[in-house]
Amino acid sequence: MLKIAVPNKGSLAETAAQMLHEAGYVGRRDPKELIVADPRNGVEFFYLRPRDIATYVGSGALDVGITGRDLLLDSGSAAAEIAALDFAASTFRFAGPTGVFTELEDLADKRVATSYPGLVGDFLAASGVTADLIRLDGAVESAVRLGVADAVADVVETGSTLRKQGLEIFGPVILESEAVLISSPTNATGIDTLLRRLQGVMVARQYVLIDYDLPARLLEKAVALTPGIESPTVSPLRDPEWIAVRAMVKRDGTNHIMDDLYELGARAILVTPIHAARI
Ligand SMILES: Nc1ncnc2c1ncn2[C@@H]1O[C@H](COP(=O)(O)OP(=O)(O)OP(=O)(O)O)[C@@H](O)[C@H]1O
Ligand SMILES: O=P(O)(O)OC[C@H]1O[C@H](OP(=O)(O)OP(=O)(O)O)[C@H](O)[C@@H]1O
Ligand SMILES: [Mg+2]
Repeated sequence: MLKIAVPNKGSLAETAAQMLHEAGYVGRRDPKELIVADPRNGVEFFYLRPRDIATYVGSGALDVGITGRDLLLDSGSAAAEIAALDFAASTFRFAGPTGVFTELEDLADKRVATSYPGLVGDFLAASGVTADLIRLDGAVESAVRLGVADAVADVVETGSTLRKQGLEIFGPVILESEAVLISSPTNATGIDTLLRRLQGVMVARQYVLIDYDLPARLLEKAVALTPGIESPTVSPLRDPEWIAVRAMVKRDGTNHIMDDLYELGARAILVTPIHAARI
């Protein structure tokens, strides 16, 4: 049985559970369940705090897990990132009161509040800047206003939490983070199937199928607009002057492609979602 660690709470939990559900795995029915067996798929799920997942997977107690890249690096665990999962994208940044800090070196001997002392400590050490790290559990943006720190280092998505606290980002990007699949150092058997299934879910979310009819002489120009992943399917129509084309296209920008195809001379342009995929 492949032992899989899944976030039980926080920003990653809902999307992680949804992806596993779409990938055909059994989920928990009750949010208090901590372990769920899925013998049909040969896996067992352990619902854990996202911050602890890298520790369990790095120690080999569990085989794989879903967590954030920032949490993985902060933990210093021996687990390895094997795939990005296309959700919970954020950047990890320094921020201070508006107008006070401009560059990393301004942090020398200052107090920096963070929930990620491992990640921030490593970054400062690699940059040769010495600062005093204040470890907080969350809501670190309040630390400056409340006087326990001069600056913060935290997850930034839209930046609205920082702005509301009168802070602005400065200095280099510490990390580009997102949800990732991590593996224990002893690459367990069965990871490949899990990874392929999750990649299938990502593809089904990112792509749609486009079908259209086209005068055959326009095929090369149309294929340049919809190259597909391998190569588009081209089928004959009853009218020998016309063909039908089917290809996968990125969901974003589908309407632009439809406009361009119509302009070119394609007709009966249809877009359908992909329910599941193995690429
Ligand atoms: N606003 C956000 N946008 C994108 N990712 C985020 C955001 N907030 C947190 N994350 C990501 O979620 C992970 C943190 O998990 P955690 O469980 O601490 O989430 P949380 O929402 O901060 O929960 P908690 O309430 O326990 O602090 C990290 O990988 C972090 O990058
Ligand atoms: O740039 P934004 O879109 O504002 O998002 C970033 C905020 O979201 C997370 O907070 P969370 O809600 O997890 O609270 P926490 O700080 O207590 O973990 C993160 O820690 C930042 O504070
Ligand atoms: Mg948080």
